[in-house]
Amino acid sequence: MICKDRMSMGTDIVNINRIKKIISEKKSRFYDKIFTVKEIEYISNGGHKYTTIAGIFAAKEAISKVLGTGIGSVGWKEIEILHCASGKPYVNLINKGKEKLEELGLDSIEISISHEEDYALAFAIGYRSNNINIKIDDSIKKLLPRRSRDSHKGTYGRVAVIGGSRGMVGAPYLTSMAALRTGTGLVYSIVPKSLENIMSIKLTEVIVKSAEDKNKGYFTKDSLSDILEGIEGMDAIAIGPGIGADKERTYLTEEIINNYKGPIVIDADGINCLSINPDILYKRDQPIIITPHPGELGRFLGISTKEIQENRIYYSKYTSEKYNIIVALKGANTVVASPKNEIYINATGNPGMATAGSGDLLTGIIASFIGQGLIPIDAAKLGVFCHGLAGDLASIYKGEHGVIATDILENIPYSIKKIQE
Ligand SMILES: NC(=O)C1=CN([C@@H]2O[C@H](COP(=O)(O)OP(=O)(O)OC[C@H]3O[C@@H](n4cnc5c(N)ncnc54)[C@H](OP(=O)(O)O)[C@@H]3O)[C@@H](O)[C@H]2O)[C@@H](O)CC1
Ligand SMILES: Nc1ncnc2c1ncn2[C@@H]1O[C@H](COP(=O)(O)OP(=O)(O)O)[C@@H](O)[C@H]1O
Ligand SMILES: [Mg+2]
Repeated sequence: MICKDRMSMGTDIVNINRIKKIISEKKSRFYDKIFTVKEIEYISNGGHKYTTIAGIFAAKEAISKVLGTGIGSVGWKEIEILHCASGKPYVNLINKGKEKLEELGLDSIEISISHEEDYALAFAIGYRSNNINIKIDDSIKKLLPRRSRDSHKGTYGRVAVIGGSRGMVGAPYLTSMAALRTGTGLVYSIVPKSLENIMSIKLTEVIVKSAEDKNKGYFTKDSLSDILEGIEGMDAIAIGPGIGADKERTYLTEEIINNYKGPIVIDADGINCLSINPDILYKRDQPIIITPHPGELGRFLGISTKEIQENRIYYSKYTSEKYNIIVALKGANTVVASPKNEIYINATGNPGMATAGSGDLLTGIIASFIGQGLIPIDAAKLGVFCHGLAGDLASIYKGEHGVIATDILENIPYSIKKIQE
């Protein structure tokens, strides 16, 4: 079985007198067997020092341990120790050495060599970097908000996430954290009052606000005034993750849509609530982005999930045009549609993202980009790309079976860095 670990180590210690003895008895056979032409050249330029020879010898042994083979199935000359101009040693693997490294899923090996009196010692670490082979189009790269030197947290937007109910605090937690990890300066999580304490414990950097819930554990119509107060002055809000859906939450969702004068990202139960009376969208002139999975879009349009899945582009466009909103229809190859007839089909992401909470992250990412000043269609395009790439990076380490939403969350910064490169 191949152990696809993140890193692998090896070390070796060599008695310099042993090397001295071998060289005095059979130098050329020893050189021929162990060292490559370039290594011999280096040893020779250095005056055939025993310490150098023993160090290179130890490094090869240490690397063979990183590869998990020992010297044998990977030969001495398939592990080459070269030196930078500064004298720092580095590894060049050849043929079977290279194959073994790839088989282990490692990208590179670092070595360090030392010696003192009778002994030379080498230490090697093979590691897997966060690298992913993806060509990122300039049209995506250029969307990424810049951060200026002379800036502060207020520069990068205020985003409020309205979500949660008893048993579903994870959803707004993930959405809020995703907004923060995407670069928003100030994120507020507005939850039903009876969940305030648990959210405050879970969230360190996010500001927690609560709305009266009469101890029910979910938003009720009594929550409205606190929520409206809480979203005042926000650059963008997200509503829906984990709120549950009933008459009262439908009333709340509608009132928020009617009253809040900025861009709103609506997800999950927010979409379910909206589906009761979607015509309220016609009264609104501020941007709305909905991020349904196929089940949610099916509910919204009153058709089956299967019908949606068979006509993903059609229904994304249809919904976008009919209600004058931006639609990000999730699933493999998320479709983003705008009322201006723009269509974007996302290429990042993988089946490892089919795990609870991964969609909640996307809501936070898109809201964050809007809060940082992107126009909503750009925020949606960049958001789905960045979210999928975070999922791809997470699956490098965790594999598609083991990825959970927290892994994707932790990879949002690396995804953004990758887009920036
Ligand atoms: N930790 C927490 O607090 C979490 C809380 N969460 C919160 O839970 C609430 C309920 O949301 P939910 O999405 O789990 O349930 P729901 O709307 O009934 O959808 C399931 C239906 O949709 C379908 N379907 C979905 N994707 C599909 C696809 N790609 N392709 C095709 N079909 C697809 C699927 O169809 P199936 O294949 O099962 O027939 C099924 O019928 C919500 O508020 C959310 O925020 C979650 O975010 C998780 C973490
Ligand atoms: N097979 C897949 N390939 C790519 N992305 C996927 C796949 N399955 C799910 N995803 C992504 O994972 C997320 C799931 O969202 P959602 O169903 O709302 O989950 P949750 O409500 O549990 O957060 C979406 O962004 C979707 O595009
Ligand atoms: Mg969801």
